[in-house]
Amino acid sequence: MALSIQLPDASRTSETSSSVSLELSLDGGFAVPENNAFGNGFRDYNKESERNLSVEEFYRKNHIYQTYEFAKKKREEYGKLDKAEMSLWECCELLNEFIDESDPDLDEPQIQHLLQSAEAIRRDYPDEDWFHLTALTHDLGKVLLHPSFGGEPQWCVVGDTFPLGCAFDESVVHHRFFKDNPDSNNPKYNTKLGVYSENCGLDNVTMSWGHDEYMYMVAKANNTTLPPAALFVIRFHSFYAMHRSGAYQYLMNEEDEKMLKWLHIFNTKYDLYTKSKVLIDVEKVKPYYLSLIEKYFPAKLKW
Ligand SMILES: O[C@H]1[C@H](O)[C@@H](O)[C@H](O)[C@@H](O)[C@H]1O
Ligand SMILES: [Fe+2]
Ligand SMILES: [Fe+2]
Repeated sequence: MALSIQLPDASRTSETSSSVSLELSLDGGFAVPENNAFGNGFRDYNKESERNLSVEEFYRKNHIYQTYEFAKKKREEYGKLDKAEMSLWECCELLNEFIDESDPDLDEPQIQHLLQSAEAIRRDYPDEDWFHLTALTHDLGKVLLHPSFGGEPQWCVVGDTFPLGCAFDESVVHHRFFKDNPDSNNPKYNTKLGVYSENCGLDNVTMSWGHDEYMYMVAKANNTTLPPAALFVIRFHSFYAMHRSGAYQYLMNEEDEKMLKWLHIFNTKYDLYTKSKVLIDVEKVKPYYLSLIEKYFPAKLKW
């Protein structure tokens, strides 16, 4: 079925976006498969399988330890960007060794996931080079798992993200584990709005700490010229409760609503469904991505 939506120009902010819009169509191009590489539906967290047992254990820890104070502390610590200096591509290569324990759909090294999603977008939207690079960049924050970053445990690097400082929405995966999170019993943090005001904007919300927020910080602090929509995708692509289930709308402002359109395209088609066993020849596509990196990022970034 053809589903076409009006998209604001990614390079404009809300003030100017309505004057420049382009039509992109969600049908055609990359065909969304029904099953993941293990023959199960995508993001099926309840199906009994060995992989799902470890995914469940991952979320048990994640939901207990991610508190408002913890996330704020991590943001401060990593906001200093004093851990490393390296190019964006060097970071892609570092991710070669990591497998994401939160992911029921993929057990390939992360660099494959980055290139699989970027290459699928490149085929469908050949002219939106910023969008190809967004895909390549979106999960690079998982470098927090690397020993040179202190080898953070998986529960504070990967997995879906959610707002802290206010009540946990039921639509967050494995919601039941939040009952053992200290914030659930703290009256400052366990009401619908908690520490926030209605429609304060996601920019003002403290999300659970992980690769999204970290990579957003790195890209911004290193003065990327990627458009605002790219930064929004990088920052909120794991916030499934919001972009898939429509929860937490009371925290969003108009700007967020506009950016959501790009996030939907990225998530509903590419981030999730391009995960496959068909591997990309890294050396073959490397020159193209190096040219994009050169266009949108400095040669060396502070991490
Ligand atoms: O397991 C996945 C994976 O860690 C992704 O990188 C993240 O963006 C998803 O939201 C998460 O559920
Ligand atoms: Fe991710
Ligand atoms: Fe991803």
